[in-house]
Amino acid sequence: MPEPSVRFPDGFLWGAATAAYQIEGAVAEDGRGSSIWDTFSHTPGAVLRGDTGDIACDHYHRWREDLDLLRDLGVGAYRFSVAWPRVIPAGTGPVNPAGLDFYDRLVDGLLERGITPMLTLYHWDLPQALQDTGGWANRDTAEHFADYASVVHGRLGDRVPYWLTLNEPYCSAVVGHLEGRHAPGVRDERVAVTAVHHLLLAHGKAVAALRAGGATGQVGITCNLTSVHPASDDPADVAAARRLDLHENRMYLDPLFRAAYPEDAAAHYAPVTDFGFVRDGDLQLIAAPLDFFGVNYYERHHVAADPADPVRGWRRVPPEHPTVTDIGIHPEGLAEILDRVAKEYTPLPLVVTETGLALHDYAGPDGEIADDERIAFFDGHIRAAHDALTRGVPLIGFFPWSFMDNFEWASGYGVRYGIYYVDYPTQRRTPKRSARWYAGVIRANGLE
Ligand SMILES: OC[C@H]1NNC[C@@H](O)[C@@H]1O
Ligand SMILES: [Ca+2]
Repeated sequence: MPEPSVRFPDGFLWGAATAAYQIEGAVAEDGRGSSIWDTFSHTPGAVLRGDTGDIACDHYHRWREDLDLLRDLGVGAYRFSVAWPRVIPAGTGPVNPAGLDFYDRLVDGLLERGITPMLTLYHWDLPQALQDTGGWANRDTAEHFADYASVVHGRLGDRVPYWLTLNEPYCSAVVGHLEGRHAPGVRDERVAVTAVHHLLLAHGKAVAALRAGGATGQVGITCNLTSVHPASDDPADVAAARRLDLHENRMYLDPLFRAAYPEDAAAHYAPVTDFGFVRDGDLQLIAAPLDFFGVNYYERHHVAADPADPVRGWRRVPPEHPTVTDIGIHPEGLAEILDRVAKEYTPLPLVVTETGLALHDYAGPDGEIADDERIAFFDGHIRAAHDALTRGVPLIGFFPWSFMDNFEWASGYGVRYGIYYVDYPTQRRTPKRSARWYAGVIRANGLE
């Protein structure tokens, strides 16, 4: 019995997503300043095989061809990010007009092709000059981000209808400042929790700046959210799962939508921090009203108490069938998260701004890249998104990660997420089987 077909509402936003540092290259061109990812990727041992974003997909030069591929795909929207160090090379101070010109041409190119721009202001490439003055550990960076947001909005606000302030503050703060696997490669829990607050503050200040700038577009933020399940009903496992849920999800959802850190945050992060970095008015600013909320979904966790640290720790039980990035595939987790956000946090329209599967894609003898696993992944996640929609979740868009293979942070070019294959030596783009399949989904506005 074939799966029932699923239809999405008219006007549902089928998109594709990328980020500046992962695709642009041209890291020293036309006045671009250095970012923390330039520094980090050039740090020996930081990235697999020493890969860097110096060239990446050379999108900075190939953007017209890439926009044509988006048009061929038939997407209604394209989610990209603006590189702060292109626009304000030192993070604060002089604006680099050539940097703004690139995004101006990109936006016009999208509009000419009937594609709606969704712009992420910060997708991890903090100007290195700001890192030199403390980066996200320094509260001033939040102010500089708001100023940068105003500059970008000043140039593009008349043509960009969707604005995301931050991509995944959890990753910037925790992966970058506690785990140290991402730029700036810090391993300090107190700095990491401080960075959480300053990133959220930057979001709040940027929302205020966009509103003050007369933003007519929709303003939002994207968080990577996980579904967290205790590995058993053992109270220690249940408590560990609740702590991981705090750490990965509620530390962002509660400030953004309830203007308060979760009630268990102070105890959990004590004695590392007493949240002394929070000032009067901060949380009201952070909880500034938004127009939509972006959800990135990749992981469902099964969590057990960590015998080494049963009070504060947790152990993620490995998945039975790990993917190349050692996670499980749980489409139902997407529906669970969308339901939770809609039921417990906000009535705002939601967008799946990222979900995707890393593979070691290759072309077969016939030259086709048969990424059937990725097609199955998206089929499942689109069905899960539809399930949430039919339960009343106001889902308005779905953006697979990613439009094309690109620099996957600490994994470099070692894994591929694209629906277009990038042959890096030649920079040739080739549609994978998933690209043709996705074009059909867009045409049908759903699944057969
Ligand atoms: O790991 C896959 C993706 N996750 N979200 C942020 C993106 O920049 C990553 O490439
Ligand atoms: Ca395959």
